[in-house]
Amino acid sequence: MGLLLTGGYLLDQRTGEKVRRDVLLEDDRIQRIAETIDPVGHECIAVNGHLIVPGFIDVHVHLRTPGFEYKETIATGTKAAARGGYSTVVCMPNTRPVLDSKEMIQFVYDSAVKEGNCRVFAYGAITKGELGEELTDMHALKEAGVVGFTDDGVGVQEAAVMRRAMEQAAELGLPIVIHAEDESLAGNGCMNEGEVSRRLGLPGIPGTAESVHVARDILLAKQTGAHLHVCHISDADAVEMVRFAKSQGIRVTAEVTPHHLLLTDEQIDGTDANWKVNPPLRTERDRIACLEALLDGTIDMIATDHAPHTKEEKAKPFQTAPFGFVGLEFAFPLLYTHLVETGKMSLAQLVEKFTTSPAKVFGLPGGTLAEGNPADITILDLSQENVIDPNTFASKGRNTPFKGMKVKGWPILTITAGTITYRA
Ligand SMILES: NC(=O)N[C@@H](CC(=O)O)C(=O)O
Ligand SMILES: [Zn+2]
Ligand SMILES: [Zn+2]
Repeated sequence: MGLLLTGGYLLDQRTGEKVRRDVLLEDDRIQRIAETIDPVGHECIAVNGHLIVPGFIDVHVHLRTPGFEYKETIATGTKAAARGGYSTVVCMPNTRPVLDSKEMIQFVYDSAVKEGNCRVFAYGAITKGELGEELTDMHALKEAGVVGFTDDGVGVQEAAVMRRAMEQAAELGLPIVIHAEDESLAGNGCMNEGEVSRRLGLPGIPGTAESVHVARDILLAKQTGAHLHVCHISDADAVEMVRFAKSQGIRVTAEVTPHHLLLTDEQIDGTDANWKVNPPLRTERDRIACLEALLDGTIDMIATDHAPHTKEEKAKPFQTAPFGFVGLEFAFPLLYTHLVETGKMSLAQLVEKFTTSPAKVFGLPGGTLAEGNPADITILDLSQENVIDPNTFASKGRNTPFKGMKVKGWPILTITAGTITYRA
């Protein structure tokens, strides 16, 4: 007996057209895709004309375990992921202790088996304790199953440390994933440096704090042959450098967040830390550069950088509150509404940035619907319109500037490895 999804539509990979298909899942695989499949002997789910897409993949999520379970746990973070249509997340190592050893990675993977509600992969840290000095045992981390290396939360300040990390990563065949931030330029800034920060009298983080590191690491990737992946890109010059690097055949990929695609520093009034994130919301010019780069393929994928913090932490003054937004539970409808419904990009293109592209870049399971592939599936109701309401979140975090926004195109069913993980 399999699980049969009847009466739904798939997106044709080539034309982007919606085509009527039944999809049969058996165990953890897609068994068959056809115009009609005989339901006899199967458990049926009537999809009622909704859209069947591959389960979403988010390569940038903070699950906060271990050490910050008051912000998020693997149980709550992966439940939030399933509600957002995600089958797979990759979690960040800026926990306490940092995920910088085989044992810590094993701890996260064991916890995910016990309490997880989607597939969980982890990055290992580049440096011990994310202190930027001593490299981790990257070979051991690979054996433990990491999908790449990052010190996300902080930039690796020393170029020579990054060079040695890239040499190792190139040898191991895994990507170096950068939080591009030069601390000597970022200083104690709390928002983008520019007209708005000056008007509000708040210390700024210049775009160069990001672009200088992106430039440096592109050159080091060229030198070492490592695969460089740029996290949460937000600056127009950084984007331009990724475009240049790709044109030179340097192995660089990049992700962008929903907030850097939709928001700017002009919307910040300096009173609400739910608008504080790193990298900071930048100018309209930067936002447009990110959007254009997403459309032309310079930016490969969308990642939420889901970064939960408590209400108390985010109630602090703008200068002292922690950086970060949650994003897992509404990323797709948010972007569907603002990018697809407005005609800026096609539905097929948006889905690709949530599925096929991250799977391909990081070698993750899922990402495409084909017979024999993993049964990781999301069903979308493109006409369903809801308000983004933090009170309904499964995440412990409620920190989002998108609160109260009405958006369309919500996930109504998520299946991971053949198991239903969310049903509206
Ligand atoms: N993005 C953020 O503003 N915060 C992240 C760290 C990070 O992604 O750099 C966090 O861990 O809270
Ligand atoms: Zn970061
Ligand atoms: Zn992050």
